[in-house]
Amino acid sequence: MAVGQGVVLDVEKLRMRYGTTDVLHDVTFQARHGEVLVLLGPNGAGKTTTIEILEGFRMRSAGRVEVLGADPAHGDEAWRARVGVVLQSWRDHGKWRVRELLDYLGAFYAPYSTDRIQRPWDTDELIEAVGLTERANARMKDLSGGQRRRMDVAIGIVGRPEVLFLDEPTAGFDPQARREFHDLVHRLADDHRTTILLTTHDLDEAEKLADRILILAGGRIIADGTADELSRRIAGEAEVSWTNDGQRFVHATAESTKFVHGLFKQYGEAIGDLEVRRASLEDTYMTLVRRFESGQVESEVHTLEEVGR
Ligand SMILES: Nc1ncnc2c1ncn2[C@@H]1O[C@H](COP(=O)(O)OP(=O)(O)OP(=O)(O)O)[C@@H](O)[C@H]1O
Repeated sequence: MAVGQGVVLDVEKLRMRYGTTDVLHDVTFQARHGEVLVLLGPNGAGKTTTIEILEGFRMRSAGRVEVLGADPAHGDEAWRARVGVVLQSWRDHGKWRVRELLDYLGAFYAPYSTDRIQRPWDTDELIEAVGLTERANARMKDLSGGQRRRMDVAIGIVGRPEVLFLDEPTAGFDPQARREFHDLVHRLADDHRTTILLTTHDLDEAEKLADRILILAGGRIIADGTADELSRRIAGEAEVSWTNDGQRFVHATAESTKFVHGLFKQYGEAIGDLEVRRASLEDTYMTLVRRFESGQVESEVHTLEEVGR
């Protein structure tokens, strides 16, 4: 990707040190307009640290970081108005009612409206978008945990941000809330061209949402690519299973189409219950993290974009 072509997040050799411990080592990645990046990694890998540096909440030790063309460490009010943040921990506004709080917070964004982006988001439309219409007049302290989390998302997007950071946004969501949130993320990215960086421990969610997945382990990016690219690179083999005259067979092959063709040629209609299973994102993730933890991955750290060229 050539720098400057719609690049919204540009991170190069980012390092972070707490005391004498390095927790981020040369983290490098970019994201374009409308791209959804999912940051995965074990507990303590450095995801929150990375996201907080990009949000401008934490000062990095070294490296270059640009968000919407500015260094987050020196972002002014106008820059902040274009950035949305959904934090991992919830800030208390117990006595406020849902609609009231969003009206209040939204008003801060009005001066930053442009011809292209009307700020803030219409409060009732926003409340509907996050599925809180029936709770619009409820006080924050009376919301359930999942409803508060929906409210966190609403607060994060009330200013119609061009870039949105979400740290574990769906923790505590029920399956319906999760699905609605996924629809919202797709809408923000597709209709509003919002660039989104989110962290999650839910690999299904990562697969559903991500245009690109970054895997962080021990403060290093150990993989960067689409879910498909990751799975093809890590596990070239697919598992083919079938029955023949009631007996079950399983075979691992790098050329599943050819193998299945041969199977039918040889056995025809005796073949039943055919399944071809590629490595899931979970298989891929576990393989990569284990390889990293056993020290095998150091020399492999490069982006899949580079591999594909
Ligand atoms: N303020 C701090 N001072 C010292 N060390 C810190 C501080 N904040 C985080 N760390 C350490 O930095 C490392 C990365 O933490 P971080 O919270 O970024 O990880 P994470 O990937 O977000 O983890 P999780 O999945 O558990 O949320 C951890 O080893 C953590 O203990």
